[in-house]
Amino acid sequence: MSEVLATAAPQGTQLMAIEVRELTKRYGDLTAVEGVSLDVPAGQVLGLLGPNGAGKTTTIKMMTGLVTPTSGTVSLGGYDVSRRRSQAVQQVGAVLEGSRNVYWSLSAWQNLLYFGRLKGLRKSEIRPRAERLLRELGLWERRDHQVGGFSRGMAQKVAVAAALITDPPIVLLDEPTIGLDVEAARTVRDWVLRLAHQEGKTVVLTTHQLAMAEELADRVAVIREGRIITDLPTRELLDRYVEDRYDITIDSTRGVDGLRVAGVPELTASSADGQAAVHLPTADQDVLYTVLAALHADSVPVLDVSRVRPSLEDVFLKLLRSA
Ligand SMILES: Nc1ncnc2c1ncn2[C@@H]1O[C@H](COP(=O)(O)OP(=O)(O)OP(=O)(O)O)[C@@H](O)[C@H]1O
Repeated sequence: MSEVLATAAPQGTQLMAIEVRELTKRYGDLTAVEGVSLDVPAGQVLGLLGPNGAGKTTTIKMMTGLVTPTSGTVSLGGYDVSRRRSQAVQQVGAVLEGSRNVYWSLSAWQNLLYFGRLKGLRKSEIRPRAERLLRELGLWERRDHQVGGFSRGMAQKVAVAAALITDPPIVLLDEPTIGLDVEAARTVRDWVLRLAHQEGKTVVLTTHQLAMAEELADRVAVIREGRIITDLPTRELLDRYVEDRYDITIDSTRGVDGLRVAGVPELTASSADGQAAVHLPTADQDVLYTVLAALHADSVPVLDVSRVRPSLEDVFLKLLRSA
């Protein structure tokens, strides 16, 4: 049985932009999502992470009303998705993975006009926003070309722009940078940060790019076999897995092979680019000072001393292995 480390539960009466309650989806015998509950306050970026087939896309699709839950509820901006669907859907812009988010027979410009009109915007409201989005994504010159002739990455950029055309308070992004080149992926990442931190939007993001999740997400929920196994603020999650040891970076021109310090067991070292890291197997301060003193006595320049911090990817893999 997997342990739910903790739940980033709502505090007091804080208004939740997204409220997901005991959401379950079954396809015949297969349970894709089971008992998922998530409260996401306005302005938070939630990273929904999990291995292939864990239930991320199904959860996002239930949030947008595209998939009907077997049981459970979703509320967006206070509107229940099944009972007040049109108001709920107005609250959200979504980029969905693996499906056609845009019309291939329309141009990029026509797509943005279409999706803007669909959500009730006037053309005069859509035009300046569409121009800004297409310029930022480097698609302005191709705005009148059919999306069907675009590369996968370009079509994905149009999908991202279409999701944002109405300036929705909630943005759901299912693998938004898939197929994007480095620059476009950076643009999308910068947008997510701006949307949440400057414009107060609420973002749910799924991705297999854990470095991106670590950079963007205020909070991480890990889903495995349809269930949430961890739900914590990103910093807290990483802090829980801080390893109790140090790395000492030294100038390696002196060579680090066969490094021995009396009374310190299992010292290992690795070197690259003229630098070497000496790995202490412990966070014991006495051991740290002993090694530093030995290096000093040997006139080895010490460049850095750091407590070892795992990446979100390290933590994610540990969580999945222990779940
Ligand atoms: N329409 C469907 N009919 C039957 N099974 C489905 C359907 N949609 C999803 N599933 C199943 O539900 C489970 C969860 O799928 P989902 O697409 O939500 O996973 P995911 O976490 O998004 O995976 P990935 O990272 O590979 O995109 C999988 O076993 C999948 O095969």
